[in-house]
Parts: sequence; C-alpha cells; structure tokens
Amino acid sequence: MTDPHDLVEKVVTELPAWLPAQRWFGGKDRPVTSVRPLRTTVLRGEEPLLVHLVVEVEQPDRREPYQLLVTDQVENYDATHDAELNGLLLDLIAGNREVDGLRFAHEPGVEVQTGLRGRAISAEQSNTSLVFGSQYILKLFRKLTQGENPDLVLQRALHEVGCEHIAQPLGSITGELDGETTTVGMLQQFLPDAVDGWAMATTSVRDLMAEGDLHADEVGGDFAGEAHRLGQAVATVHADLERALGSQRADANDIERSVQAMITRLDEVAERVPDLQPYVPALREAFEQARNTPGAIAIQHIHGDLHLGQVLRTVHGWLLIDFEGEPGAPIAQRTALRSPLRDVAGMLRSFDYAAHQLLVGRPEDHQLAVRALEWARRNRAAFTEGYAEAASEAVGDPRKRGYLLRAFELDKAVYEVAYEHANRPEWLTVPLSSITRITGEGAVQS
Ligand SMILES: Nc1ncnc2c1ncn2[C@@H]1O[C@H](COP(=O)(O)OP(=O)(O)O)[C@@H](O)[C@H]1O
Ligand SMILES: O=P(O)(O)O[C@H]1O[C@H](CO)[C@@H](O[C@H]2O[C@H](CO)[C@@H](O)[C@H](O)[C@H]2O)[C@H](O)[C@H]1O
Repeated sequence: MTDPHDLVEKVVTELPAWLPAQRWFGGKDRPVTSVRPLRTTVLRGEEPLLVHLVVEVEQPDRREPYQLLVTDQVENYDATHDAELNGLLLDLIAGNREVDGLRFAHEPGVEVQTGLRGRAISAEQSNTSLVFGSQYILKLFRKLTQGENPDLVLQRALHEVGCEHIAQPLGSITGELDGETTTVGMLQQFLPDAVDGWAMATTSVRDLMAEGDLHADEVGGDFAGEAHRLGQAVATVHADLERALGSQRADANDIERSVQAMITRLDEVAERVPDLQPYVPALREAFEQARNTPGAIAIQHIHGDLHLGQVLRTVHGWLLIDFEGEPGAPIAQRTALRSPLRDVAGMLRSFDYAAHQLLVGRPEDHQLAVRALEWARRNRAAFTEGYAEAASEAVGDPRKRGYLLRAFELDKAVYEVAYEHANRPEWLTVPLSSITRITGEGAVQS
C-alpha cells in the first residue's frame, strides 16, 4: 500500500512537467523552475488515497500557491477525475468536518445531501468545478489567494439581500495559507437547465452568418431581446451589491490611481506581447482621457471579470457566476471598490468577442465581417439600454460616461491580449482588432 507522503513526494517531482499542460494553470507562458509542497492533508489514508495538497510553484518572475487533490488511483494522480473520491468532499461539507486544519462547512441552515458522486466538468476554466447529481456544484480554486475569496464573499452578501440573479451559496472549504484563513472551495446550487451566455450568443452569430444577405434583426436567432434582459440583470446585481456592501463617490485620487493602473498594465503587457506595441500611444491617450469624465463617479464592489461565459440563462432569467475577478490580476485590485462600468465594459467586449470569434483563421470575407460588426453593435446597444433602464441612481446611464466606458473597454482588451497570448495565441487577433476599431473611432462624447 502506498504511503500518502511517498505519493506526495512522487507527485511533486512530476509537477513541473504536468502543470503547464493543465488548462487552469495560470503560468503556461513561462517555465516552471520548481515546485515545493506547502501543506499536505490526508483526507483518506487507505486505498484509494485522497490527499489535499497545496504547493508553491516557482517560475522565473513569480511564486504562487496552487491547490491539488491527488490519489494513487488515476493516471496523472489528479483525484478530481475520480467521481467516488470527489463524493468524499461533499460528505465532509455536509458533516461540517475539519481535517487537520482544512475546514469543510455548509452555510448556516443549509442541509447538504451525502453519498453523491462528483463529476469534474470539462470546461475551459481557470478552476476545477465538480458537479454532484443535479443539485450541487463545488468549485475548487486552483491558484490560491490568501484570505477569503471574493467569489464567496460577494455571493454570500448578495444572497443575504435576496439577489435573484445568483446561484445560492451552500458551503465552503477553507484552509490556511501563510497564517491566514483562505477559501479553497465553494459549494453552490447547480442549475441543470442553464445555458451559458457565450453558447447562446455564438449560436445567434452562427445563424446570422448562415444567412449572408439578412440583417441581425431579420434572422430567427436574434439575441437582442436577451442582451437587453441581461443588461437589466447586471444593473440589478450592481444595485444589490450596493445595497449589501455600500458604495462611495470616487475622488480625484481614486480616478488618478485607476488611470495609472491602466497605463501600468498597458506597459507591462506591451513589453510581453510585441503585437500590442503599435497601439500603445493611442491606448495611453484613451486612458488619460478618462480623467475628463464629468460628474461624480460611484465606486463599489463589482463582478470584476464579467463576460458572456459568466452568465447563465435559466428558465427564470439571467444569473451571474464567478465573482472572483480577473484571475490574472493582483488580489488588492480584485477586491478594491471600482466603477460598475467596468463590468458593463467587460460585457461589451464579450459581444465583440462572440461576433468575431467565428472569423478567426478564416480567409478574409468582407460580407461576414460587416455582419459580425452589425451583430456586435446591435447587441451592445440592447445590453446598454437594458442596463440604463435598471441602473441605480448613483451609477446612472453608461452612455453618458463615454470617456470612462471607452477607457475601461480598452483596458479590458489589453488584459485580453495578455490572456490570449498566454492561453489561446490564435485568438490574439480578436482583442487586437477591437483595439484598432475602438481607437480608430476617435473621441467620444462626454
Ligand atoms: N450554479 C451553476 N449552475 C450550472 N452551471 C454552472 C454553475 N456555476 C458554474 N457553472 C458552469 O461551470 C463553469 C465554470 O464555472 P466558473 O465559476 O466560471 O469557474 P471558473 O472560475 O473556473 O471560470 C461555467 O462556465 C458554467 O458553465
Ligand atoms: O472565465 P474565466 O474566469 O476563466 O475568465 C478567463 O477566461 C475567459 C475565456 O474563457 C476570458 O474571456 C475572454 O474570452 C471569452 C470567450 O471565450 C469572451 O467571452 C470574453 O469576453 C473574453 O474576455 C477572460 O477574459 C479570462 O479572465
């Protein structure tokens, strides 16, 4: 029988080669120089073994903690592929159990069913999610950030004020990282009938492309009604977050910090991705123009990485998921109070993505390019209109904040350039062509 500590020793020596092949690994564009175990918790000491492992992954410019579940039973040791062993995690949450400092807990008043198998969903994601029956989804955060994860903190706060646009948080797993209590997992209600916004939007784009001579409002799969409802849902979540956790008026220092952060990110990404360099002057100018936004700007807790893949359409309406913020951004930035227009900008970027991803790798086709642009414009307008209808007084109509919205959209596109460079280089043209378009459109009103 394998000793759990021998297993860990063996796994750790193999991780430098294994990690870069994992979709959720955030440092795929740099070599892994070493991996060392930080904390080992044996969750099941007899065969099949189940060991919770936190390792520190060293790369030339960073050291980051990652969470793993390992077993002696499956290929590559990744226990999240074993549905039976995953069931143990749910049982521990149901029983409010603590194992060697790793705390499994259900939310107060929630009863969690035991004895279910948990299958890992094979999505292109930054974390690993396990689905139990048709009731529960358990997200295991892969890259760990010290402290409570904003995903859990914000969704708990939203649930407390009765927000209708989230899945109910049902439990959590917390451990310790550098002496601080840290969220490593989050259990939520699973919506088995849900379809994500990206799947719906790209189906609509495909419909339009198949009918080359029709306009976006003439084809069966028009998405504008959904985009409008989605805008209302996002504005409602922002209003609920404001109700739950408050908001502030940004002062000149907050705005200056935000402009500087956009410029710093631009410089960092342009150094890493040479394709971005020709756009730097126009981008810098757009970021500086954000200072000219008139009137008071409300700042509050926001989603932070909102896109069509983070919204689910159920029979009851739109839900927002994954309030973790941009997985690549520092935690201080992810938890800071920010303008809700950042989420609006994220979603506007996503309409652009949905419209243009079908053109990636195809020979140039003027007709399709015109249709793509038309689809994006129609749905961006419908989303913004819906948002403006339901926005709180403090946030107001995004269309009246042209400079700011444009700067946030471009900042998001810069983030996407870095993201695509590291994860899907063939998609780099999507954010780059948007940058060309937006900066080419020149000045905006207000
Ligand atoms: N409550 C839920 N009900 C149904 N499906 C969900 C739910 N939460 C997440 N999903 C599915 O799981 C995927 C991954 O969830 P997400 O929170 O975005 O993880 P990640 O942080 O890894 O991006 C989503 O794209 C969605 O398809
Ligand atoms: O969902 P995650 O939290 O893992 O977000 C990361 O991955 C996203 C891709 O899966 C990435 O989103 C970009 O591509 C999407 C289409 O695949 C598109 O809808 C988004 O608008 C675009 O930003 C996201 O940026 C990244 O943080």
